Amino acid sequence: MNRPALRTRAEHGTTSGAITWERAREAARDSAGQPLPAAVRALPEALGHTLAEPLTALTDLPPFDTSAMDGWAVAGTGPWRLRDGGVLAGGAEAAPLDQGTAVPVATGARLPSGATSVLRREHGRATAPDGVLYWRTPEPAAPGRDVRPRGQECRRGDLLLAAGTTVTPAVLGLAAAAGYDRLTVHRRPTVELLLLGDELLTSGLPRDGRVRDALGPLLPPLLRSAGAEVTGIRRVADDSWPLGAALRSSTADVVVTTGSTAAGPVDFLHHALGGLGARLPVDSVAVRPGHPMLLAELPPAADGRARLLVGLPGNPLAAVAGAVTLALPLLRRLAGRPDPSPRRVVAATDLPGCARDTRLLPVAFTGGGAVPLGFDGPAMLRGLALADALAVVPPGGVAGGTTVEVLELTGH
Ligand SMILES: Nc1nc2c(c(=O)[nH]1)N[C@H]1C(S)=C(S)[C@@H](COP(=O)(O)OP(=O)(O)OC[C@H]3O[C@@H](n4cnc5c(N)ncnc54)[C@H](O)[C@@H]3O)O[C@H]1N2
Ligand code: MOO
Repeated sequence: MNRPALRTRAEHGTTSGAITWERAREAARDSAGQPLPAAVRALPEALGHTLAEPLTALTDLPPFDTSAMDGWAVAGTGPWRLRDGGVLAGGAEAAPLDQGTAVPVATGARLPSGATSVLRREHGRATAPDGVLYWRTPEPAAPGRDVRPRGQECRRGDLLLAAGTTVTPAVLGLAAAAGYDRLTVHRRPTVELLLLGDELLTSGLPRDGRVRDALGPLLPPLLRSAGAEVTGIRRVADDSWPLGAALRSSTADVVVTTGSTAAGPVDFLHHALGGLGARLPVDSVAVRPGHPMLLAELPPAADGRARLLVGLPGNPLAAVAGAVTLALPLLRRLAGRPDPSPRRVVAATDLPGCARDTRLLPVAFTGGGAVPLGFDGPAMLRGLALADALAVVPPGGVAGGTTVEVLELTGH
């Protein structure tokens, strides 16, 4: 095995100094540049993408005056003479309703013109021989009652959703209701995950000095929550050659590596990036945990596409810190999504900080505000698994009763 001696970052020729946490996030967005180009996708394939164009209604919704209940469409105040037949949802347009008459209708049926309201089935009583409909409730049939008027939800041309909206199941349903068969969405950034560390096991109990890989299960859903399509997970041996070969051969828009960011005897990432001639806009960040995270611009793909690399530290909580600092802002920008609006909450107690670095601290939201959860060492996930968010604790800490920015993590 080609093991380099323990080296410092300066010896790899990549020293640029730790930059602030805020600047690191901006650098990640800047490296992403513009969102990836737009493409047209059939509705089912658009899920998880981001709208590249505003979604405007192609029709009024509802598209016609509609009965909101099963019962009778009535014209006037009643009692009403019952007309033969009935109006079902999806049926042909019924003949106009004369004043003083009624016709049975189903929920969702298009109302005949002349109908002034709908009388629910449980509020009316139809007498068989004379065909007269009476109301059983004290209230008269107020005009418009239990009618969904045409255009109640939107008019054709109304803006329903802005560009940049994530296509969720509800967005697919709304788009279909509003007349869409296809959506124009940004291409999703593809991500290949390279897991480094010969000590990592993929099943069973830790044994023989080896530990379970926590990041293979954790990272893909977290990265997808920012719009990424995770196209592959590769386990790469702790050696310079396999890592360099994996970086050269990956066709993903963004390569995310875990481990090998620091200065240990098998920390080959800087070495491999140096061999590729990669530029490092971020090479360590003044944040704990996650300090040695990095961002690199890889040589372009064969088709000319830009390729980026986010190097996450191997310690699991440090890797999550690296993901929220560099990977998620970068992926959101490529996917065409705005960053979530900054959220601040009151700290229920003092939140201890570092002297000079930002600290990302797992917290739970309680009635009194954010409380730290403990078990927040760089190698631990126990606090994070209970957390509602990571608090962004500025250098020096946050006093109880004052506010702190929080980053909420989602994943699917
Ligand atoms: N002499 C120094 N040592 C270290 C420094 C330093 O500045 N000088 N930085 C420390 C900090 S801070 C961090 S964070 C870690 C970063 O380490 P690496 O990114 O090089 O990661 P590894 O050495 O490969 O692994 C560290 C640790 O994490 C475990 N690991 C790795 N991958 C996984 C995974 N997928 N699932 C679970 N656990 C994982 C690995 O077994 C190690 O225990 O370096 C400090 N050291
Ligand atoms: O800052 Mo490291 O990232 O201590 O875990």
